[in-house]
Amino acid sequence: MSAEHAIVCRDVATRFGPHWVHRHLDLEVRAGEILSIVGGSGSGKTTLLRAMVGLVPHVEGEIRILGSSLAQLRGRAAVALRRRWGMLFQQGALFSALTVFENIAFPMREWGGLSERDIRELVSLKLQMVGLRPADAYKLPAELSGGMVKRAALARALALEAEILFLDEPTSGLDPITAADFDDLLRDVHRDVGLTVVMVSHDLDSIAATSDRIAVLSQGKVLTIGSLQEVAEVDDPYVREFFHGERGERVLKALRC
Ligand SMILES: Nc1ncnc2c1ncn2[C@@H]1O[C@H](COP(=O)(O)OP(=O)(O)OP(=O)(O)O)[C@@H](O)[C@H]1O
Repeated sequence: MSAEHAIVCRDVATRFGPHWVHRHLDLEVRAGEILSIVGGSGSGKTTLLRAMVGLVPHVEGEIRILGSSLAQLRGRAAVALRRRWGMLFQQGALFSALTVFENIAFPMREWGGLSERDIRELVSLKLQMVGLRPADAYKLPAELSGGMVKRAALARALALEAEILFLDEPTSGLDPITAADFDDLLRDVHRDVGLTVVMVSHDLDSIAATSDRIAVLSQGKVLTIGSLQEVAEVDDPYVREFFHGERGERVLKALRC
């Protein structure tokens, strides 16, 4: 493990009952990069993201985050490490009965140690950071547009001064313009806060607009990792379909210009 790497997965295996999802998976996420994970449906992208945050156990190998081995952390050390990342789940996953304010304040209250005044100030700062208006704080998730839900979920994921942000399909369900706005926001937040971002996505426009590198999952392992142009050159059926369909060729052509 080097300081250059925010996350290191070595020889990792995960499974659900008899079904192995990953076997002998190696992956290094560089500190400060935006890494996108792509792969066919069921290739284990979401499971890998969940394994990286300890929501799915890895049954073999080691996952190190910010220098600590996930499996060996206990008690306060585990709690302290968990404060150093945030996760945006698919569909935003806001608490539907809570206002935007209470959703963003939730992790702050959960971890404790902050006064109500601190929480109010922090929530207001996070709202501003993700481009939501103060008045939006009092809305319920059902009163928000799809793009606003994602922004509120991003604000919640950033609530604890996260150093790593895990995003699962952040632009799914958004129209192309709203998705492009979210990409811009992600790039701004990444630049301003200096975050490491690990993102699962099927959205090639979004991947091209935001990612430093792309890891392709196949058969339980990382098939290849590199820049979009590098990865697109790999001879593999999924890579051909994903990167060299009509949309992929348009994105690659735009990158070449
Ligand atoms: N909680 C679970 N219990 C049992 N099997 C699961 C569970 N979660 C995922 N799986 C299985 O693990 C495999 C990988 O699933 P995962 O959701 O990680 O794939 P994915 O690459 O993210 O797929 P998609 O692109 O369709 O979202 C699939 O075969 C899936 O059915």
